[in-house]
Amino acid sequence: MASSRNLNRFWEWGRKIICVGRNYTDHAKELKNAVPTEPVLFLKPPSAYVTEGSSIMVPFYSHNLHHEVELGVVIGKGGTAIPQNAAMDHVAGYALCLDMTARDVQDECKTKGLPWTLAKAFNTSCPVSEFIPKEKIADPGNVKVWLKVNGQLRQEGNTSQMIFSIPFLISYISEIITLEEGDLILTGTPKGVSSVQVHDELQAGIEGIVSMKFRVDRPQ
Ligand SMILES: O=C([O-])CC(=O)C(=O)O
Ligand SMILES: [Mg+2]
Repeated sequence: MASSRNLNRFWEWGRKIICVGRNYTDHAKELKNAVPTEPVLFLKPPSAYVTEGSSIMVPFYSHNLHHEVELGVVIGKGGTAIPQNAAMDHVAGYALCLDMTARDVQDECKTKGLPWTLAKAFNTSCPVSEFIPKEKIADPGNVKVWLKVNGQLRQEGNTSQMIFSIPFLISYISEIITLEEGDLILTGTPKGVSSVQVHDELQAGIEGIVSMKFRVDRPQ
């Protein structure tokens, strides 16, 4: 059934942002985390979205904000307990995303056994590119993502390195959390995460598909 709203601006729908952590072995290892045997999940609220032209804000309580470049999957058709072999029918398209992370706060949360909300879910913690229609990425399990800070390459990875594939993630997540049209799944970051400073310029891309730029700022 045709939708009355346009997924080209999916971030305006106010739907869920479901993030997968530790989905690349090389990133799990760089932060000295165990390689997971099941997906690690956390959420960001829709207020985390920021699009090009607006800045990423360093939260006032953090002194170590990290970038994590990730492929995002935009859900076009909702569902619960979606079988893996039907999962791709539920995808409308993609977006390049940054999972901005207050690493100092996350480290403290890990030590204290507390949830990651303050580290992951603050305003502007989810910069996104324009919507990329599904047809533009023939194989989302084999695209190169990269991120530069002030022109210097920091992250480069291929989605073929993901531990859990996109169909597996859609199936796994939808058994626990019903997926709805307009939801976004962040599929995890490859290695190379590092600190950003106020006034830095972040540039990120999916090779041959999209690129985007954001500046880092601090609220007055
Ligand atoms: O904070 C982390 O390292 C977990 C995560 O989001 C990722 O692996 O993309
Ligand atoms: Mg992440």
